[in-house]
Amino acid sequence: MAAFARVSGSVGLITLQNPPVNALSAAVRQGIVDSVQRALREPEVKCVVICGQNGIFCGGADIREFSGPMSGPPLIPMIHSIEVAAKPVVAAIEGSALGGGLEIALGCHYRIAHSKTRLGLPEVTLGLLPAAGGSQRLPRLIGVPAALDLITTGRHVTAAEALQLGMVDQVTDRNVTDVAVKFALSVVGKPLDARRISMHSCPHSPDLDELFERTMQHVRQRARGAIAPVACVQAVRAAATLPYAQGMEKERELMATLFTSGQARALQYCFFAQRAIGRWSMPSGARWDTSKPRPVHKTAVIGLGTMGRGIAVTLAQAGFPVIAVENHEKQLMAAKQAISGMLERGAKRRGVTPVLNKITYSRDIQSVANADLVIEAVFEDMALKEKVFQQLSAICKPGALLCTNTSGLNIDHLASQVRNPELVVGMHFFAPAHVMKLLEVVYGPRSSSEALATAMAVGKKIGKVSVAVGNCQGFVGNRMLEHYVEQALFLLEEGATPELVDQALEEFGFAMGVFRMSDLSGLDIGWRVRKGKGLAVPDPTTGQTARVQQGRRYSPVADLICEQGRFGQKTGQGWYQYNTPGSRVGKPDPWVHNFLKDYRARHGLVARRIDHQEVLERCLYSMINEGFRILEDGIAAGPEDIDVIYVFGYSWPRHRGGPMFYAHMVGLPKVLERLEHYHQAHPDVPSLQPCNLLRKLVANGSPPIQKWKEVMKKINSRL
Ligand SMILES: CCCCCCCC/C=C\C=C\CC(=O)SCCNC(=O)CCNC(=O)[C@H](O)C(C)(C)COP(=O)(O)OP(=O)(O)OC[C@H]1O[C@@H](n2cnc3c(N)ncnc32)[C@H](O)[C@@H]1OP(=O)(O)O
Repeated sequence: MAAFARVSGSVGLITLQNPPVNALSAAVRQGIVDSVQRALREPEVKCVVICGQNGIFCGGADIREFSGPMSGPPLIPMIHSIEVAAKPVVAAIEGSALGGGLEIALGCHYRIAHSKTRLGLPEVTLGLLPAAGGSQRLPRLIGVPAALDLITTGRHVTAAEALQLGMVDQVTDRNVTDVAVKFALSVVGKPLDARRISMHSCPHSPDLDELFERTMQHVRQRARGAIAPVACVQAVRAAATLPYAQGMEKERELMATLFTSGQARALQYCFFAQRAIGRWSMPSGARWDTSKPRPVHKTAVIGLGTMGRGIAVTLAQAGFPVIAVENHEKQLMAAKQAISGMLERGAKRRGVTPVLNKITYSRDIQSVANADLVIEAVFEDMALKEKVFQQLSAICKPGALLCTNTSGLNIDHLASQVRNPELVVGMHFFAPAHVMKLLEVVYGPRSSSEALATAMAVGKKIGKVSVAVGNCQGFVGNRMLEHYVEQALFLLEEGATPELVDQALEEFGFAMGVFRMSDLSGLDIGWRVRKGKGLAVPDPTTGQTARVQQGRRYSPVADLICEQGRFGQKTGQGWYQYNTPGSRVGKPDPWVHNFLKDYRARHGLVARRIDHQEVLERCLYSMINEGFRILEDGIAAGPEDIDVIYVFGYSWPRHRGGPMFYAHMVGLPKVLERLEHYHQAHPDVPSLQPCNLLRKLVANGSPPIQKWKEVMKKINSRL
């Protein structure tokens, strides 16, 4: 709702009240409409101030309302009524003014912001555009280039930047409502027309056409198929070229298309999924709200290879003192230099002082004795990690949390090496660790809820999107990825080329297809893992790696490529060819095409035509099927956890919501039917066999994704 009060004799104060962010629910909108009418009606009221309760102006429209039938007064006429009011209306902005919240402020005649406020039109991140006049008012207020930037990216600006751009009239460090009340009284009786943004004409510049062309090109390149950024450019173009009323009509048309699109649903699902993962639970019943994290003051990182360096930087940037340990002198020196460079560059980008003194370097593992949390980041080798954990167990103070940065090794086995296995968790960072947002926090059967709570709290403090997952080979992300990569290799055997597979995946929205991505990260990494698993070993009789391993179809194509020393970008050759080692631009490689031709001939395989649809179905559905198995096994608590992992760690296109949301959008019966079809065609590929949970969800009427957990609980309790 919105409360009305008369203050300082003649100021009508309207306070938005809808915790936690004063979102514009139907009740809040009704409250505003009623309060504005009252303020205009009461002769004692000479001016109006709009503010929000609890230190936040407004987080925008109530996103939860978008999935149901809309009720209550619409925003556009409500904002219009503020703008045409005959009494001055001042927005007193603190905390955040986002989306519809900022659109209300733009309808006011004056805007005063607290210095700590952030303002923005983030609708594009929800698959929408600022459709309560925001796309038409903002360019009129701050000019087309700045409005295009803000509306197409959705970025939030500080109060200082807002003042510089002309979005707000004043910034204060004092109580913003008090300042706004005083200000409102000072403008009573002054003419208001010039303050009504919809009456301004859009600032004109001769190179507008070129600006729109350039922005549209840039936006399309970055959007990976997302439609909202394109619509945002079209809406701003309407503001720049049409009278306000016609611009509003265009804004409405564009919004109507976006509002009902699958992309908007996917992006709004992601918004809530990202918040839902913070409410973790363990199979033991322990939960985020009943488990207390331990205090963490001092941290340590063991092993300063690429991952260790990135982790140390992340911890230091978040304010943690870090003891960085590396026992090889040369490696330690190199790491020190690299870390300092990373901290300096990061600080320059953020306009702050580099925190070089947060990190203490040492060659002696004994120096971590006082740390509250230690992250082991040595080479991905179980024997080596075991040794480090045994040492840590002897050295660390009682109660210290021992974490391993591993992409898939058994957490429980490492826990068995220490005195307090309940204090061991996995922290799976993604490379580069100081850049990538995702952190899989892995609990084993013996990890305590306190240990998990502590790792999750540290993850949050260092700015990572942290997802709690159970212990299994590959955890969630890599376990699913294995099936995606496997299908891509099978498709090569059956007639596809790396570029055909990549093109299908990139058109779907991945930043890079599977082969381009493995060229970037290095083919040798996967090769080493496969060798470790006893795959990729030649048959002693034929000398060749067999196409059946451990009782199932196996493709040795990637191993054979590695045998040629083709490790991707770093060697200048992989699935693609590069002009020089280290170059990033790959071209289709005739050598690879001939190699595949020979390979097929050697194994009696007849190449067939493979289309993009098959690439997507085989690669994505097999991975989704594994996602259902992960849910069945209780490794992830819900589909949101899997989707957040894929969006933040594996460049899954956000506007498609994540693999499990995608399955929900495609329809579970269709996913099941296609998996059955492909499994029939490839009975030696177990990952194509539909898993029980998928079958059961379909048998239960394919409920929407928000209901899967309920159905899963029901199914489990019946077992
Ligand atoms: C056919 C044509 C039909 C056309 C109809 C058109 C009608 C629509 C017209 C206009 C539309 C306007 C568009 C909008 O305004 S869209 C919303 C834009 N706003 C945002 O994107 C802001 C989203 N929120 C945030 O960025 C943050 O929450 C922030 C406000 C910065 C606060 O951050 P923080 O303090 O970190 O808190 P949390 O993010 O954890 O949020 C706390 C809980 O509040 C929930 N929340 C936040 N914002 C909203 C919202 N706008 N609506 C509903 N709920 C919201 C959030 O989910 C948290 O709750 P929970 O943990 O339970 O998920």
